[in-house]
Amino acid sequence: MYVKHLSLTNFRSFSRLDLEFPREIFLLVGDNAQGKTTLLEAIYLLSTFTSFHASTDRQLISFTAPADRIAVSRIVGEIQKRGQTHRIEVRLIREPNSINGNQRFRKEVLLDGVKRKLNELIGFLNAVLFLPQMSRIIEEGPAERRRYLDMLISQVSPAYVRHLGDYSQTLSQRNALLKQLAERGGDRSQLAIWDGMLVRHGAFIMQERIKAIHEMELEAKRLHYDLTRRQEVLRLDYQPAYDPLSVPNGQMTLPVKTVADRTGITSEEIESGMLEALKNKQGEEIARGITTIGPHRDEMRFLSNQVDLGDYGSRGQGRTALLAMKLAEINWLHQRSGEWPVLLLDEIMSELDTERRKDLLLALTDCEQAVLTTTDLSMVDPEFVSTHPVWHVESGLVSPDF
Ligand SMILES: Nc1ncnc2c1ncn2[C@@H]1O[C@H](COP(=O)(O)OP(=O)(O)OP(=O)(O)O)[C@@H](O)[C@H]1O
Repeated sequence: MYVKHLSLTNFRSFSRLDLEFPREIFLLVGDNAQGKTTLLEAIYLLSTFTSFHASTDRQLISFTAPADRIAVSRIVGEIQKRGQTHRIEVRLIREPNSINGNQRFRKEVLLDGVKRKLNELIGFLNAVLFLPQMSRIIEEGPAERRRYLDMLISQVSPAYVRHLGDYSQTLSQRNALLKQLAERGGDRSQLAIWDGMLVRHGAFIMQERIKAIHEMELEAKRLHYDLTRRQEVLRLDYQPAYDPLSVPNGQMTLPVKTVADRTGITSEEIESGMLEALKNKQGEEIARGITTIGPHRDEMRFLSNQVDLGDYGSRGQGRTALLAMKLAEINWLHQRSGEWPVLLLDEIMSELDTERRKDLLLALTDCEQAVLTTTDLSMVDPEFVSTHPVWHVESGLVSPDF
């Protein structure tokens, strides 16, 4: 699949933009603060409907739009997918509320002119995004890695998006009840309904994570082995907060170095095991007022030659592992959806050494469309530059190089 056309209105620094994109790898070149990242952000928004950049969607609306009037930011993409052209539109709407002076904000998404639920359209356009700051996926806390996994799986599984939403709602309700039981006491059997729902959605999420991590590991391990010139073996170590593989107290646990294989576990097994674990933890959870096990607390660690990259990896090792993951994502999304995702690579050449840059460009050759941004064209292999379109971005104006 690829993006044929992008049109922006009041989106960050672009008051108006209409661009026809080529179906190939192309470069966006420009100094800092000219609008390169904003273009990638707009395309990524059409895939996930969230920004990789902004802490709130409100920031995406042009800050020059007057605050006392309705402001609409529109991002419209024509997508070529399975031989057909579709139009995805995202509208970000900010309205002043004349009664209390506050502003209301809402987001609408449309497919081919028809309003749809956001969850139904996530992943209609598949995109792989690579930003230099993504090394935080490896370096920072587990929430970053859960978010990464969720975004990845959501692109290929609408059911996963639904279960995630339902799980999160159930979790809030259950936590509210736990707090109430702790503060005011009451009938503990009320928890049963939430427990049943939590394990049903939780088991689905865990099974999808087990499958995705297993498949991604196979792909990333192979790529990483090549990228490290056969020096390092990458592992993705899923550490679920409720582990269906753990054994009852007092029995032997798995030896530390054993690779846990959870791929054969059925969702019924996860559901019944997690339900049992919730029962055993009921007293503790009521006392603490929170749910202590389940996918909201899952972890995934990146190991290279058995060493945890988050705790002990060098920056270079982190970048290489991330590059392997991103390249693996391309193949994984292609395998799962049958279509090549659109690649969005923001200023990553400066992050990679010469060999890795070559590896990256080589790995892109099969892709249908990739957009690479750079401030410095000399970072990119001259032969690559001479054989691909180079577009210049300056003060929000994009000039295709003919
Ligand atoms: N909501 C907004 N309204 C108007 N302009 C904005 C908004 N948000 C960001 N900008 C501006 O958009 C400009 C372009 O930013 P962008 O991140 O796209 O640049 P860039 O070309 O990728 O630069 P760099 O190479 O430094 O990453 C910046 O000057 C920024 O201040």
